[in-house]
Amino acid sequence: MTIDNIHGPAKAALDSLAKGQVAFLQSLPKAELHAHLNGSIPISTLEELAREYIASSGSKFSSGDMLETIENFKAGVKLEKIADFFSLFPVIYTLTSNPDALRRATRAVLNRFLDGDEPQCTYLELRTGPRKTDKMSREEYIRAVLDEVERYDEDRAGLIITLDRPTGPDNWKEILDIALKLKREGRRVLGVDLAGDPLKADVEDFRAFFAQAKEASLGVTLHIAETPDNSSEETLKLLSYQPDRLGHATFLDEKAIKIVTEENTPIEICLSSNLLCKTATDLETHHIRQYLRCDHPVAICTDDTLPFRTNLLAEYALLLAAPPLGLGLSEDEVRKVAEMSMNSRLKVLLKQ
Ligand SMILES: CNc1ncnc2c1ncn2[C@@H]1O[C@H](COP(=O)(O)O)[C@@H](O)[C@H]1O
Repeated sequence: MTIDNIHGPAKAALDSLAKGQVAFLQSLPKAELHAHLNGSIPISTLEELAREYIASSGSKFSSGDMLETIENFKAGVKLEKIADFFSLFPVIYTLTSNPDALRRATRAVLNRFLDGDEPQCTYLELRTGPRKTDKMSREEYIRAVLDEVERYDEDRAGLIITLDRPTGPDNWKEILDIALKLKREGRRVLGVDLAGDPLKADVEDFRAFFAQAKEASLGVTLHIAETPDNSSEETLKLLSYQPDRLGHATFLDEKAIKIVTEENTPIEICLSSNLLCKTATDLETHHIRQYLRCDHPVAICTDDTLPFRTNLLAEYALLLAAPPLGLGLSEDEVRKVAEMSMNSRLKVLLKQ
């Protein structure tokens, strides 16, 4: 088992590569633009937090339940459908519900992506949806995360703040107000994101919030058309908010593809996530192919390294490995994809 506990399609692709190919992938400057903080906590950090949590009193989960969940993460969670994915978070959230634990988790995530002999990426836009707990307000949550992000130079890391679909307009307003306030203070808030269970909420309710974000020069990236049950009408409405980037964009119809192509909107692609949540059947038919064919900007990302047991290097291995383990791109093609990710950083897009 490697330090990242990687497993599954991305590990198989990585293992199939020659040493020189791995070194090539490692050497590419690349940006990770779609990583959810609480979905990216290294398993060793989660175990440490769980041990401390169990030792403390007043546990919401029994120690048995908590350890079982962590063992599940280690062994690999089985997802029948994307809806199963969202039920994984309550245990993680219990472990990151006070400022100290949240800071440690954030530090571990940043470290795993950006530090060490073999950093996963050159640049990281980390995203998170702030939660109010009995130990911290939403603002304290974001400040704690930002303190960690800002330990890195601005050429290395920035923060995107997520509006979580199920939580409702009052919460979205509170979160956006905090994002705007922190941006005014000069903190490293780069943009806002729409995420969470893709079948929850009426996206019309977000219109004013994303307009306000754009007015304040915050970037906007939207999880869009993540499942076949997201309607074309919803997708077109989200596109009318003129997002700077799109997450997943798995089930765009022709009309939506035309808009995205004309606007040249970069797409954050999370290959393992799509395969494991079964929103993509295989790499042969994965929607990345249609974007690669027309040179449309894409950024290869991990989404949630913890449940999907992947890392960014292994996601790039899925590009380079020969079919059926990978897409079978050439090194030049992979280099171009990595460049696209660097050009899709919000700070680059917002300057255009
Ligand atoms: C499968 N792909 C996905 N689709 C939609 N939302 C996702 C997601 N992966 C993660 N999240 C969102 O990010 C939260 C965890 O990180 P933070 O608590 O914000 O740091 C999840 O609860 C979910 O709302």
